[in-house]
Amino acid sequence: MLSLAVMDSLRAAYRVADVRAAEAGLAATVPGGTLMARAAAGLARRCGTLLGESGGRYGARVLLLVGVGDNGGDALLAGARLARQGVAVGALPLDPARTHAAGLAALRAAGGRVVDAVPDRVDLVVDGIVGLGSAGGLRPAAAAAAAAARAARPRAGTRPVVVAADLPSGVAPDTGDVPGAAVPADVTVAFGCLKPGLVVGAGARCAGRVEVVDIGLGPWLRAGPALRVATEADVARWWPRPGRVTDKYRRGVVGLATGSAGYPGAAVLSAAGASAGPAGMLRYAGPARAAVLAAHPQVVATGAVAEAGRVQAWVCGCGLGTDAAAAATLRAVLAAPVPAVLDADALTLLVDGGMADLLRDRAAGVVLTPHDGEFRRLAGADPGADRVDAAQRLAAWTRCVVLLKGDRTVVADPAGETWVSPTGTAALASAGTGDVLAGLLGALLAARVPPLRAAVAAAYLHGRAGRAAAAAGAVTAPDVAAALRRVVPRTGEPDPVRD
Ligand SMILES: NC(=O)C1=CN([C@@H]2O[C@H](COP(=O)(O)OP(=O)(O)OC[C@H]3O[C@@H](n4cnc5c(N)ncnc54)[C@H](O)[C@@H]3O)[C@@H](O)[C@H]2O)[C@@H](O)CC1
Repeated sequence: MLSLAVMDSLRAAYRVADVRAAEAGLAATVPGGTLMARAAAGLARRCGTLLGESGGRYGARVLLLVGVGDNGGDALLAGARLARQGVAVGALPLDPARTHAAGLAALRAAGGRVVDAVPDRVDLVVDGIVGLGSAGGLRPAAAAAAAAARAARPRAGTRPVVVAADLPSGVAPDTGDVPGAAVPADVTVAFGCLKPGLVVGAGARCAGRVEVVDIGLGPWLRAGPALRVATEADVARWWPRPGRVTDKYRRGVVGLATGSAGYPGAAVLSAAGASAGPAGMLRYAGPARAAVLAAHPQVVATGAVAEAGRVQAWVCGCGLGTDAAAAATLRAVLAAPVPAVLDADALTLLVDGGMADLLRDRAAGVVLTPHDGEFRRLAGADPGADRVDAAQRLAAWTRCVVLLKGDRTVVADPAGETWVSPTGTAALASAGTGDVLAGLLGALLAARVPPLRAAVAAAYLHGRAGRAAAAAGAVTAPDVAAALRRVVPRTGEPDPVRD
């Protein structure tokens, strides 16, 4: 069984400085070269299985793109292992005079060759150009070699499979920023632990499928992770389970202060999202009453927040508008002593109506759900290249949980604990899907899930629902809401005999 420290390092991402400190600590306790040997063994193993799936190892042709540091050394040592298994391995050093000497010697001793140009036929490319040492976009010569390698002819398929060692080259390890050219990988074999650049921003798109090779780093990762990656198991663990004796109030009542005469659909969609959650009852307060009741007859509807009765969490902002009535609605929600989700127009109103300061003194939790434009309005600047840092700074300033939307949604709390949802999909980039997310999040808050967990779980399940809906064709927001009901954790009935 894996130790907790190891398991944590496999689903949490650590910054370069912390990884290097851990590597130094571990390296001092093992014979020289051990860490690279472990990394190379894991990399070679994965390349071997990929070749096995596309015609076998024997006679397969592998090209190593080799930079000047230890990342290139990993590629060479992995290449040596593959060469001993009958794979034809060629290494293309980008700067031959500065190539990892021990790696090169190992490759040659195993029968691998050094080449000075990309061969015509390549089945698998190992990207060992640059890893943790990355600074800036890929240098032109490296970018040209990577592009030529991707254009080589494989024995199967249309292009070679690309496997990145530790990180796809050109991705900033700490942020996922891709400031210039980068190598898009099919698989990234990360050594020791994840790095933020593999799971957020454009870097996550470059990394393809990410797999962590355990090189023994776990116990040496002493600093807290930069962020954690949400898993199905986290969401299932956090999802509320009704006890044997419960009622709709105990399960939670969610209030929806959403929609307007102009945008009744937003209210309907927030109700659809909330209906998929664990709350026992939905109340609606606003001018889209008729539309909400027509679609969701179980909702108890009133005209205003003050008339709504008992509510355990509010969702405010989707399609609300930004007029005086909308501002009054937001004020009423902020005055209520229960958790709240502030989305869309509520975020605009916070800034334009000068209400942002109210957040800082509010005792009950608030989750803000900005996309980049809303983030800019709230924070005064774009999230920029470091989305984790951006979400953390806004969370600290507002003292709220911030759910920064993106194809890898980042969630941060005011204390700096940060998560990323790996389930995002372009299918969710369609009108109204955010209303569904806000409703689900409100239902989790009403069911007393703490705000950070509620936001992470909602983002995770929303992505899963988007993917499930996309599998059936073009995706609309109602499709996402319908799919949500199928992907939320099953709570099941307590066993009538044993419980
Ligand atoms: N330190 C350790 O204990 C371990 C390190 N390992 C490997 O070592 C790597 C880190 O090695 P290094 O610190 O030597 O650094 P890298 O090999 O990542 O980078 C080396 C050099 O690449 C050049 N470079 C930087 N940015 C570039 C760009 N955008 N385009 C082209 N070239 C660029 C720079 O000259 C830089 O010094 C890890 O990513 C991992 O692959 C693993 O073997 C595990 C153990």
